[in-house]
Amino acid sequence: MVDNVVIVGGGTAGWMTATYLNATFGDQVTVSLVESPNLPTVGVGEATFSTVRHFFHYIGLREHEWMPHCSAAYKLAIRFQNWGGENEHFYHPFERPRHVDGCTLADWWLKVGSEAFDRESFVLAALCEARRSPNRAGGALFDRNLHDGGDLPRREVMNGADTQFPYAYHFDATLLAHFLADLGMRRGVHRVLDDVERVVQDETGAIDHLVTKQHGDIYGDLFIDCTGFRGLLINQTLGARFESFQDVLPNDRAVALRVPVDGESQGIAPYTTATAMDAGWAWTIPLYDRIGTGYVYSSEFTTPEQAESDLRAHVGPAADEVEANHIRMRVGRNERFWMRNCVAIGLSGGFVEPLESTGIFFIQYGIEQLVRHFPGPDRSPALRDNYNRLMAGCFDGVREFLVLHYRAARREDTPYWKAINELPLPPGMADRMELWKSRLPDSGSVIADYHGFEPYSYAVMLLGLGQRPRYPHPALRGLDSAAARAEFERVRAEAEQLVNTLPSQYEYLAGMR
Ligand SMILES: Cc1cc2nc3c(=O)[nH]c(=O)nc-3n(C[C@H](O)[C@H](O)[C@H](O)COP(=O)(O)OP(=O)(O)OC[C@H]3O[C@@H](n4cnc5c(N)ncnc54)[C@H](O)[C@@H]3O)c2cc1C
Ligand SMILES: N[C@H](Cc1c[nH]c2cc(Cl)ccc12)C(=O)O
Repeated sequence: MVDNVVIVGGGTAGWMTATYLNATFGDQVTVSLVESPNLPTVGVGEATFSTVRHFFHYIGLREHEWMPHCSAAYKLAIRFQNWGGENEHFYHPFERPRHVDGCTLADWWLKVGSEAFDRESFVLAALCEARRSPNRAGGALFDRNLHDGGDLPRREVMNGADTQFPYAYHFDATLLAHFLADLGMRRGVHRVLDDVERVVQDETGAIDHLVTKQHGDIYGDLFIDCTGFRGLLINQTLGARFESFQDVLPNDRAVALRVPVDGESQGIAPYTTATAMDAGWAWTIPLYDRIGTGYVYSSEFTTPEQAESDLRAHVGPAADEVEANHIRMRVGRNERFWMRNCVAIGLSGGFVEPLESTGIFFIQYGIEQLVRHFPGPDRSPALRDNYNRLMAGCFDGVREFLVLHYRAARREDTPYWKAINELPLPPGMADRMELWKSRLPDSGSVIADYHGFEPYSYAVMLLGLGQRPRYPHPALRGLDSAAARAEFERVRAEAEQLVNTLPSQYEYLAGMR
């Protein structure tokens, strides 16, 4: 049996893993975490999926208990700025399209749509534009048909959930890791502040123990590599092969800034913004008392100095006194995430650029699947092999979805954007893109492996970037459009009513403190 889990790494991955395993096994399994006082965490990672709420519920945390400690705010969508053309934008919201006569409003929009697809089909687009909170004063969610955050079963996991919750979070990743560390240690996680200097393998090649600088040897039954891009255990020690995605996703660098803002006077936008730039794109993530912003770019098409200068110009004078954090990104995934008695979770397992805020989603999925595949007395390799299959499929599915953002954008105004359109496509994607020229993506035409995104997200990106199928779905020919027009009108009326009755995001968050 596994009675003693040792985690190396004290970033978001390490402490999410420690608190989740502690919540799962209590005192049945000893959870220790070794983190270096000298090696920094990556220091970014501030926007999430909506499904991260299952993580917080699982470890028994409600919003008001953690959000004020992490400068957290709400995220209703990602706003894609200048991807389809200068000064154009659209939202990728946490909102499934409605259905009329068995067809989605995305299909109906192709036949009777008169405005931008996102504004006409989703109430969240209007809430974003008006910087509204998704919760009313007192915490009631704007859509009473969805979980209010209090009644999710503690053991709910993300890919078992059938609900599309309407918001996610923005938070300071460093503050969250510190908050989870305090929580974990109070609940019995054993934290060792030290550097792992050597990893000792036994005669079978499995990890026998860790040699630390000041705390001697640390033994365990299962080792979790949360050492970030270094991959100290999984890559450096066990030699896992790393499969780069850079042939299809060329961005390999980032430069980040933390810019103080006054939420009261400027308002807090409830969305992440991804702005297309000459050699990549820039993120803007509004927190309660600052914004996190950064430029993700390809080092083949610009330099760190130019990227920093372009980012500062993009942000404006508020960035003048702020120090830049330059980051090298290892883009891709391990061929195997779990080898022998070691599982890699977080950047050590794999990473893609944060265009759809997938880093913490990968961590959570990796942890949940580790619990589902947790070794038993037989230490069956079948559990490890199935874990690796699921994790590989998840990363490969996200890879395709991100490639679609670039290929559908069809920008050609800089050498970078011209080159993007000449890159190869991931296996099978060309056929799927051909299909989407005739029919919007559905569950039968997107990658089947669970990767966090539903077909509607693909439709949002294609239609937002102007890539409409050649014709509306033929099945609509025999249907009266009146009901669909009425539903579009209901969306408009509900959005207007919500904008007029919901508090601003700043107002709601300030009231939480
Ligand atoms: C530019 C950028 C933007 C991102 N934006 C987002 C986003 O918006 N949303 C999102 O979900 N994700 C995002 N991510 C991903 C996110 O940052 C990571 O998933 C998250 O921070 C987890 O990092 P980690 O814990 O795996 O690694 P790290 O944060 O790098 O932590 C590694 C830990 O290992 C420790 N360590 C290393 N070696 C040793 C050793 N020998 N001994 C002891 N300890 C050791 C370090 O001290 C550190 O504590 C982004 C990533 C990048 C690069
Ligand atoms: N699992 C879904 C993934 C998802 C749905 N809509 C969005 C929008 C953005 Cl900006 C990121 C992820 C998703 C969820 O987490 O809601």
